[in-house]
Amino acid sequence: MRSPPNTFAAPELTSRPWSKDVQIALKSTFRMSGFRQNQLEAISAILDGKDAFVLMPTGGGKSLCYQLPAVINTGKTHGVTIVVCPLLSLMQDQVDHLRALNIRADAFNSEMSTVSRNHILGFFEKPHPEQFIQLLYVTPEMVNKSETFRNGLSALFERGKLARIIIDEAHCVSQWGHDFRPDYKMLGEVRRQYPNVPIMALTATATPNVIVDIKHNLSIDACRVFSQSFNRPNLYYEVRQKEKGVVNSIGDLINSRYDGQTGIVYTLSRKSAEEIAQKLREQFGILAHHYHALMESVDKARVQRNWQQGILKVVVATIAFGMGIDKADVRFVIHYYLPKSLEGYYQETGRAGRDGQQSDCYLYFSYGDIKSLRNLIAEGDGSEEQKGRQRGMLNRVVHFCENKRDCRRVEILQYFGERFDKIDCQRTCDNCKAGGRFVLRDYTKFAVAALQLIKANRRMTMAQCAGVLLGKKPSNNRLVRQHYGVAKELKPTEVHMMIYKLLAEDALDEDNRINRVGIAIQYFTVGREAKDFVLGKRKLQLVSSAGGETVKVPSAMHSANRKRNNEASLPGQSDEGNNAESLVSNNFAILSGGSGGSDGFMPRKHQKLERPVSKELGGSVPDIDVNHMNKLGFRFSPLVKSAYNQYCDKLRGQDSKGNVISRSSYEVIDLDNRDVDSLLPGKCEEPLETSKYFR
Ligand SMILES: Nc1ncnc2c1ncn2[C@@H]1O[C@H](COP(=O)(O)OP(=O)(O)OP(=O)(O)O)[C@@H](O)[C@H]1O
Repeated sequence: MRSPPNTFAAPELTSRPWSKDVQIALKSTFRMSGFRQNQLEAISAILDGKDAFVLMPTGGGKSLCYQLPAVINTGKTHGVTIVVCPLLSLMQDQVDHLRALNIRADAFNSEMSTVSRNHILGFFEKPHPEQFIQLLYVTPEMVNKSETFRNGLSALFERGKLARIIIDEAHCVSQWGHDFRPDYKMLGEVRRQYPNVPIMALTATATPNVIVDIKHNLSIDACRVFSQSFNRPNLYYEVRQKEKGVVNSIGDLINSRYDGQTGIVYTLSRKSAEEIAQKLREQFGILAHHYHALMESVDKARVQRNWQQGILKVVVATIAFGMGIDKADVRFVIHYYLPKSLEGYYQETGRAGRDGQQSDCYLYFSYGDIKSLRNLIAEGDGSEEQKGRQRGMLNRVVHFCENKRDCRRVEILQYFGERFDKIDCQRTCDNCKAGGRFVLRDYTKFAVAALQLIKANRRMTMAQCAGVLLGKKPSNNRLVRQHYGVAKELKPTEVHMMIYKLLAEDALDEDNRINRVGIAIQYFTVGREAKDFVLGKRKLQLVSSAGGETVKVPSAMHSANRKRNNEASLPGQSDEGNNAESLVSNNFAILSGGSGGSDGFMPRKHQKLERPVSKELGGSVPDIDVNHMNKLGFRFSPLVKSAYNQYCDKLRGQDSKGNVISRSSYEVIDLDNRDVDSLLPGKCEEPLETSKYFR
């Protein structure tokens, strides 16, 4: 797990030979008044000749970490800073921006004329090349394949004028990342060719496993890592069910909430990008245009420019649209199609709200989309191992969408190895806002089997562990036999979810190792909290897959209907009714249409407010952590009991000793008072309102 940010700058950061120059450059060259978290640390490390790995969320300020050192002459290494960058458009933007600050920056790529390229290589020959060029942006292809460029770099290196090498968008180095580029992997050669030249890798999206892989591939295993919270507090996350007519819903959403504001709609295919944009334009009057990889470069540049300038408001795009977008006021990002990984989702939603203002991210989820994406993986490039990994990434997105209980922020950040307390979400995701409505299932038995199995084998991958528990791969191994097939009643996605939950609970640890063929493999080992589960002191309860059905929220109409049906009602109660699986909660009562009674749930006919007076019942209330209930429940149940007794006394108008309680001395709010319905407008006549979260 990522450690909390260090908020104190160590004294040595301000007393190094370059510290004064750094301070001056920040203010006079970059015109900024202070550093953001980790910027000064990363700058100092690279000026000190160390390798550095910078993990910062989108818009966090990664560029300054290498642009500022490039203008400092008092660091341990001198000369030209080479920046490897995957996109030509991004390169040009950066060069223009730096030149506007009077920094000597240039690009070197295949789109340039030979004359221009030779002109730059000519600077490499000068005794002080940094007087002509401080930062040079290049594509990975140039570094790997251009003989002329490599010769130029070698000449710089020989003369001690290759100051440092920067690998921007470093997740492209890892084949486990969501945007692997083979040319990036070849950059591993750089360390061998230019030993002792410091390397800085930067990215906004990398899981712990991907970080290990990147470090290994770039041979910077001992680098200093600067990471910070990936949380984007100004973004609101919501998953909606994708139903027929979804484009109309999107059009309505944009017009009603984001009229005249800027946004992005992400989709999967070129065709759907064109169709959706056309519909938004023609039927909803939205200034929308499509963007995809098959468009001519000039058209792509025009769409991006018009959107950047606010002439276009909405771009409907494939993932080709994104890297390097620096528009501050993107107010919404809509995923019309399921993203292929949580990294992709994080990066795409991360384009919203770079100005720090409240912005919203909607993901439209349908099970049909999973199938098409699985087919795409099956038919796509890559080894079986890579495809397995891609399927795993997709499964993680599916868990995320199916999960109607856990805080979205907790889920996303956990994926990036960061712990986050859901209390701090402050209802800025649909699940926290809705307050929990889901099907809860006890997985403790399976969790214990998983922990014992992993302990017996010392470490296992997800596929190995799930394979044994699900009884997929027959084995005579005695370490496996006992647990073989114990979870065969579960779906593979449930087993995966359970293992990730154990990881989040510290019952498992992650151990990323480079295997014999140089690939980072994610293993699980037993963690410090495992024994509490094995000894029965803790339970593992998870939301089991709810099947994606539309969940309805209580509304005025629901109440009105209940009155008509003469049923007891509660806030938070579903009208979908007699489905035994459909447990609905108002955070205090648990109701069920199931067989009733024995597990603390009531049959639907007898639904009424239940009090969590026992540890067992309290533990079954969603959002009350069962482990906290076990630890602290005994303190609360007498309180709840006494409050409830007082409530009953007041309802009856007399206390337990038979003394009359005067009505004027208290206010009783009768939670089951159906008369309130008569105050509601339009009662009984209109159809039930569906949830605004799963329309
Ligand atoms: N210390 C700072 N003070 C003020 N503004 C800053 C500071 N550092 C960076 N910025 C500004 O923050 C914005 C985002 O910075 P930058 O483009 O470097 O982010 P990034 O991390 O590279 O994002 P992305 O991952 O999207 O490329 C820029 O407008 C930049 O000028």
